[in-house]
Amino acid sequence: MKEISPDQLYQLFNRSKRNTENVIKASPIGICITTPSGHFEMVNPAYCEFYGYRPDELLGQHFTMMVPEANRAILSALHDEFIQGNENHELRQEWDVINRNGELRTIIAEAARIEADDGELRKVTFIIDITQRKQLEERLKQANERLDHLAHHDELTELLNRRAGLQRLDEEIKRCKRYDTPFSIAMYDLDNFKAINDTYGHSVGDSVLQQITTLVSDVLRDTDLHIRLGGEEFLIIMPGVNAKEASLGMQRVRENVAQQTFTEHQLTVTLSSGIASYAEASGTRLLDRADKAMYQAKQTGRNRVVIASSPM
Ligand SMILES: Nc1nc2c(ncn2[C@@H]2O[C@H](COP(=O)(O)OP(=O)(O)OP(=O)(O)O)[C@@H](O)[C@H]2O)c(=O)[nH]1
Repeated sequence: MKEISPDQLYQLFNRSKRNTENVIKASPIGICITTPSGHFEMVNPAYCEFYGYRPDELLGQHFTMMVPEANRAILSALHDEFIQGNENHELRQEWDVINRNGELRTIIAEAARIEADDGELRKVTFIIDITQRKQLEERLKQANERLDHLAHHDELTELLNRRAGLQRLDEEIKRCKRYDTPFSIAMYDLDNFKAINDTYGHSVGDSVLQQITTLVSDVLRDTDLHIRLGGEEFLIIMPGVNAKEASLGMQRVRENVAQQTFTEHQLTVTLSSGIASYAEASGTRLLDRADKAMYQAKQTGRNRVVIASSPM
């Protein structure tokens, strides 16, 4: 084997060092080296560019200068742990950091432990900016939540829509059957609502619907579910409530609505309601009975609550 002279060895060492430095300099990934105490010893251009600092503004500073206050202690402790520990490689993790302009950014950081020329250990940290990806993910999440909300709620009143409401009805019936607890539903329909639309226009009618449903939701118990079946017809699911209690609850709702005035036109509106109880075989049959009772309420003069007769 050919012998290598000390001179050649020195040249080889220097070349290798230069190459490494050039690779670090050209890297699109932000790289920094920190001392055991957590102070910057080396920062590459990508690192400086990401944070918006010049190298001389970072070198000698503690790395937590770009960490939000709340995370400083934990990151400092993790740095110490890593420097003193046995692991040579730190797992990838997501962190929030702050750039020079005070903007919050998200990075993925990964680190390695190396031994420096002075024989002491250093931490090399590699950072990848994932701020845009995080923002996109957040927007996508919000859009999905909005879509999910729209799929289950009525746009005008924000109540559960018919499809979601009927699904909940079947679920609640099953639950009450399983635990053998009372169960009631109330259907209600606004009286002579067409006259409001005809006299004041559809948008005033819309406002009346919004204001009335908000009022009704406020009067109901937290455990009740309020659903817009369609038009000016609504359903209230009352788990754990018998017919008498449901009737008392609906009388309270009816009185509250009748006593209030709605919109700037100070309109008064009444409602008619039908109540049905007992866990029937299906939500449809229960709805049918409540509907008939509500029809009876309309037929016998409106502005009243009628309890459906017990099933045979
Ligand atoms: N503004 C508005 N009106 C609606 C909406 N949905 C249904 N309506 C109206 O509600 C009215 C319902 O009329 P009808 O079914 O004749 O009932 P009513 O006038 O309330 O009479 P009774 O129910 O018999 O007391 C119609 O004028 C519908 O156009 C809505 O989302 N917004």
